[in-house]
Amino acid sequence: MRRVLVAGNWKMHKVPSEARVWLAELKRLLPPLEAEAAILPAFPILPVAKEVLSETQVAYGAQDVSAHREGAYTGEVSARMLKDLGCRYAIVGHSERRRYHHETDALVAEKAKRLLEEGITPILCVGEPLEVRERGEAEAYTLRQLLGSLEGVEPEGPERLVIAYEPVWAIGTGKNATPEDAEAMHRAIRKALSERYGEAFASRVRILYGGSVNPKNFADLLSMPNVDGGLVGGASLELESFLALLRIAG
Ligand SMILES: O=C[C@H](O)COP(=O)(O)O
Repeated sequence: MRRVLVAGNWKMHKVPSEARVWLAELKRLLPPLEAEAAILPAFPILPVAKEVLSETQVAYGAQDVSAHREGAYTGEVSARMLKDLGCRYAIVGHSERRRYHHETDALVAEKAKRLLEEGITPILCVGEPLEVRERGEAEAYTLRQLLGSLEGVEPEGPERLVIAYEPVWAIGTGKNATPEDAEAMHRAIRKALSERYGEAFASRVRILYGGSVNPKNFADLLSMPNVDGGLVGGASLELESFLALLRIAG
């Protein structure tokens, strides 16, 4: 019912010339896919992604977007620019943005609205820090973040919204959440989406897991009923491991 999405968040890695070679190899080696693949590079690589991927089934997108439509906002990138570059997705509210750029739930909601106005699907990230999990407050924290980041956000349909649950303590640590813990949180997220948008809508929203996904743990994570794919950092940088994830996703 929900098409699996494997999205590679390259963060601040690669340069356009390296990306061109990598993306051309991906295009050459891409297996037939039921699942959906997406590459989310840094902004300067997006024109290369458009050039190489636009004739393929691989989507691409951005890692952030301005909360403004346009104007004197030095260094920011608008949803309209991302649309012009052919982006299908954009991450909003990644924990690294919330941490290093002090992004609030209200700001994340504004960013999601700008994307939806341009027909780009937000990948909205939520997830708890270790100390919150250790206090047994992970679900309350994550759901508060989710609903705060969805304030006033009204996607046209469930295919226009993707949620990524990324426990902060699992990002870049090699320590992923267990499939059972991921499933418990994804179930809670889907219930909260159901209360916010209705059950039919919520049942079709894809909820990705992110946090040290790799070819060794991905099949077990995907076997959970409410895990609809992965938002992958490190394991998306090497072509072989990204292709392995796509093969596992089917
Ligand atoms: O957006 C991706 C997440 O931050 C996970 O990164 P990671 O797979 O390197 O842990």
